[in-house]
Amino acid sequence: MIQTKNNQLYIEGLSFKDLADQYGTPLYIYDQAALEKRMETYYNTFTSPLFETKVLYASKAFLCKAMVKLAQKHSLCLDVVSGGELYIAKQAGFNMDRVYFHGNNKTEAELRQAIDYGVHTIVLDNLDEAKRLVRLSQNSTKPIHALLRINPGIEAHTHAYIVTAHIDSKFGILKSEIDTIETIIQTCDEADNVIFDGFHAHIGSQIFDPKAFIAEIETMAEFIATLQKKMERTFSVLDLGGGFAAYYTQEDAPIPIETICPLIVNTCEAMQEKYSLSLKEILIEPGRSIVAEAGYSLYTIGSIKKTPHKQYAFVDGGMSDNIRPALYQAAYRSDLVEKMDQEKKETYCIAGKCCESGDILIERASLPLAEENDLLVVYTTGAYGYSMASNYNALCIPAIVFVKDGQSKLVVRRQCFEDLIEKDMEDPV
Ligand SMILES: Cc1ncc(COP(=O)(O)O)c(C=O)c1O
Ligand SMILES: N[C@@H](CCCC[NH3+])C(=O)O
Repeated sequence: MIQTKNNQLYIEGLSFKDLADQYGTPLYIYDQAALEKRMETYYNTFTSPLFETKVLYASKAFLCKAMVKLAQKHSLCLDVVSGGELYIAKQAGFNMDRVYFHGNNKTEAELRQAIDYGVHTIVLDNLDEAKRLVRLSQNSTKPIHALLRINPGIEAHTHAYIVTAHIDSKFGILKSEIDTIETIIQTCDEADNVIFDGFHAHIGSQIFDPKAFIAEIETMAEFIATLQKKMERTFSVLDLGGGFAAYYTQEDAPIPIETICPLIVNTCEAMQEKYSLSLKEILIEPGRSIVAEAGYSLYTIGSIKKTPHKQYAFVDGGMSDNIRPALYQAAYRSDLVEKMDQEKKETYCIAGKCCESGDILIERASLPLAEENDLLVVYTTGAYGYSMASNYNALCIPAIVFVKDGQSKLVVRRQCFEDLIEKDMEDPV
């Protein structure tokens, strides 16, 4: 929880200033209590008398061993999309029987790794992949479950780069491609070691409108009913993906978890009846909405510089620790953590230190008069910040600190210069 006292900003009883002194900046800070509360709320509100329910944390939003352990503690399942994510989950001791492996182009090595680790489900994207899985599963000692990602063709209103269900999306198979879909299902059904359970869809990210999710469920239910009849076969699992929005700025009104979960469940129950479906299990995959608001980025301001039309405040990080403003024009709020009671009468363009004009974190931030060495917090950076961080300009990726009940824990150390050359091998001269 965030609090202001005597001009200073606190998180879980610790001042941001003390955290900066102890761990340095730039720094990713997570409110562990907030993370846990949101996981708990998903787990407790996504329940149904008719279906088994599972909440899969979409680990691409923010992944490190500490986060995996929290997901496990709160009985969530895990959505991974690469061998690397899968490896981190395994190293953190996550129960592999609760892992779902997504991705539009899982390599042979990744599928082998998933089979070796004993993951629960592979979410298939296409026919080539289905054949690859069937071939590789032949040597497996236990059967592996499969879902097929369907593109339901729902256009959710979000940034073009993060919609995933437009007609030419690279993800999944368009629901009208019935022949291919049937071939994929038959390919799995004929295999000894693959159990085809049902379907997955995901319509995009940072979605505010509950109607988009209702449309997704209705479309998927109608699709499943058609296929059920055509193939004379039932399907037991429907995975509806993630995409639930987070609060970044005053413009945003995300749907509360307590509202969206029952709405999804009720719509699924109604569709089961309407179309005489045989679903036994429904799944959702929230990523951003679990972690975004629990995360904060803390920077030190270096220089302030005026240009003819702007006033810049330069920070010691930038697009290397948060690519979202540059990539999606994402907007953020900020504060000077030691000037919380001062009037915000200045406007600054918050720019990072990368060698790119587009390295702007906030185009117009209203702040009190800023000076060298002031600490700046950017709110809601918990999703797709660390997970999309890079070493551009050989900047070191910041440390991650979890805070709870007045205690802080360093869960990921700051990269150091030695890390930057660790992989370098042979000398060419
Ligand atoms: C298949 C799948 N599931 C879940 C997610 C998580 O999305 P979000 O972080 O918006 O909840 C994504 C990312 O958009 C995704 O592609
Ligand atoms: N990386 C995106 C979301 C993509 C979600 C994955 N399909 C973001 O930062 O908003």
